[in-house]
Amino acid sequence: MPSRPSLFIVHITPELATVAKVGGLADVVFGLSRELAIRGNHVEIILPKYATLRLDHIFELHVVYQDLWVPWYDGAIHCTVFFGFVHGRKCFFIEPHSHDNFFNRGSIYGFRDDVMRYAFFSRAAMEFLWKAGKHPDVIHVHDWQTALVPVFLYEFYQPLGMTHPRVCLTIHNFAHQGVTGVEVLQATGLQRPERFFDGARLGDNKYPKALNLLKGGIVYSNFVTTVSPRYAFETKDQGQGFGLEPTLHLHHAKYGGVVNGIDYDVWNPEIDHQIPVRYGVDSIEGKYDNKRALRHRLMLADNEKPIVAFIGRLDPQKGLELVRHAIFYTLERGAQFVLLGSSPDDGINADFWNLKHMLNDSPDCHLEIGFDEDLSHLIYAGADMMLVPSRFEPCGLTQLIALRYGTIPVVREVGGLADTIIDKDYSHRPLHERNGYVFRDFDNAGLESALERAIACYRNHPDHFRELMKNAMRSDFSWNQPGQDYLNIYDYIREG
Ligand SMILES: Nc1ncnc2c1ncn2[C@@H]1O[C@H](COP(=O)(O)OP(=O)(O)O[C@H]2O[C@H](CO)[C@@H](O)[C@H](O)[C@H]2O)[C@@H](O)[C@H]1O
Repeated sequence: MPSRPSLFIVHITPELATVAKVGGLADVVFGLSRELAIRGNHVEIILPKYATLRLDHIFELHVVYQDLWVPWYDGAIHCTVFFGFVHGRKCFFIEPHSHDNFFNRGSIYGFRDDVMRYAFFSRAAMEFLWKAGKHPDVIHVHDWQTALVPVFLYEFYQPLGMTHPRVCLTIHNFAHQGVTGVEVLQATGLQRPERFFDGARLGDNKYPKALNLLKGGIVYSNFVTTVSPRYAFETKDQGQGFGLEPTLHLHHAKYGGVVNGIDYDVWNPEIDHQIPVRYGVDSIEGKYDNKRALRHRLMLADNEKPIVAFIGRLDPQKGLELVRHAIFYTLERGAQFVLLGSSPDDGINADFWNLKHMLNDSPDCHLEIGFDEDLSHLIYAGADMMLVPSRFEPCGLTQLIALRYGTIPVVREVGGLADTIIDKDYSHRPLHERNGYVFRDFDNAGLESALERAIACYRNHPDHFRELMKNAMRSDFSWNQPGQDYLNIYDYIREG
C-alpha cells in the first residue's frame, strides 16, 4: 500500500491546553495536533498572545515575524508574531499593538468586544499565513471564535492566489455562535452588508438584522464536524442546534460527528505524576491510596463511603440544578461529594459559594470553586464516581478521563455521553462493554435512578463494581481513532 502523503495542517484556535485553557476545546486541539504530528504530518497552531498565557509551558519563545500589519477598519494594526513549542507542538502567537488591547487582559473570554477580538484574530491569522507564504493543505478552525477564517479565505485570500487550503470547522458547542451586528463587516473589510446579511451566507436564522459568525463558518467551510455523532444528530434533527438546524440541513452532506479522544500521555493513572500513587487495571488498589490523599487534601472524613465527584465549568449546560440536587442526595445516601468548578458568571459562583458555606461543617462534602488542573488529577484518581448530568453535552471529556482512572461515570443520555457510556444494568451491549450508569430524564428522579444504582452497587456488590472499573479502564478513547477519522475528512475535502 502506498504510504499516505504528509499533510501541512494549521489549527487556528482560541484555546490550547496547557497554555490557554478555558474548557474542553483546549484539550482537543492539544491532543489532536499531537496525534496528527505522530502520524507524520506537519502541524502548526496559531493562537492569540494572551497576557494570561502560561509562559512556563512555552519553550524557546521568540519573535519570528516583526511587522505583520493586519487590515482593520480604514487602516491596519501592527502585530508581532512569536513562535514557541508547547510540549513539542509548534505554535505561533499573534500579538497586536493597539489601544484596543485585544488580548492583553486578565482572562480569555468575558468581554463586551469578544466578537471584535476574535474577528481580528481570525483576520490576523489569515494575514500571517498569507504574508509568511504558508499554504497549508488544511486549515482547521474551532468554534465561532475562528469561524470567520473560511469566510476571509474565500472572500480575500483565494482571489489573491491562496487557492490551495481546504478548511475544516469543528463545533465544540452550538450554544455560542458569535451573533453580532454590521460593525464586524466594516472592521474586517468584508463590507457589503447586502451580501453578508443574506440568509444563505452569514444572516442569522432568527434575527434577520444580525450576522452569525458560526453560521458563516458552516456555509464557507469545506467540512464541518461536531464532537460526537449523537450531538450531530441532536443539533440537526432534534432542535438542539440553537437556531442553526436549517443551515445544518442545507449543508448536511459536509456535516458529521467525531467523538473526541483523550491524551493518554496526560490523563493516565499509570504514568500520572500529579497523583501520589500510580496504578493501572492490574493494580487498582493504588486508586485507594489516591482516595485517601484526596480526602486528606480536602479534609474529608476517611470512612468506607464512596466519593461522587463533579468537575466542570459551572455553566447551565452542565445541569447545575441536578448537580445541586446530587450533592444533597449523595450525602443522604451515605456517600461523599466533591465538586471542582468555576464560572465567569458572578451570580452562579455566588450560588455555589453559598452552598459551600451551607455545607461547610459536613465531613463528607467539599466544594472547590475555582480552576485547578492539579487538583482535577487527584479527583479523577481518588473519586469512585464521576457525575455528568448535562442538559446537553457535545462530547464531554470528564467522563472519558474518568473512565481511564477507573472512576465510574454517572451520566445523562445526551450527546457524546450517550455515545460513550453504556449502562451497567440496562443495555443490550455485552457485559464487558458496559462502563457506567445512564439516565434519560432531566429531573431529580432521573438523576436518582442512576446515582442510586451506582452507590448501591459500590456498597452491596463490590465485585461487580470492580468489574465495571476494569471495563472502564480498558476502554480505548485515545486519539488513535479520531485522528484517523480527521485524516479521512482531510483527504475527502482535498479531493473534492
Ligand atoms: N474548574 C476546573 N478545574 C480544572 N479543570 C477543569 C475545571 N473545569 C473543567 N475542567 C477541565 O476542562 C475539561 C472540560 O471538558 P468538557 O468536555 O466538560 O468541556 P467543555 O464543556 O468546556 O467544552 C466543550 O468542548 C468539549 C471539547 O470538544 C466537549 O467535550 C464538550 O462537550 C463541550 O461542551 C476537562 O478536561 C476538565 O477536567
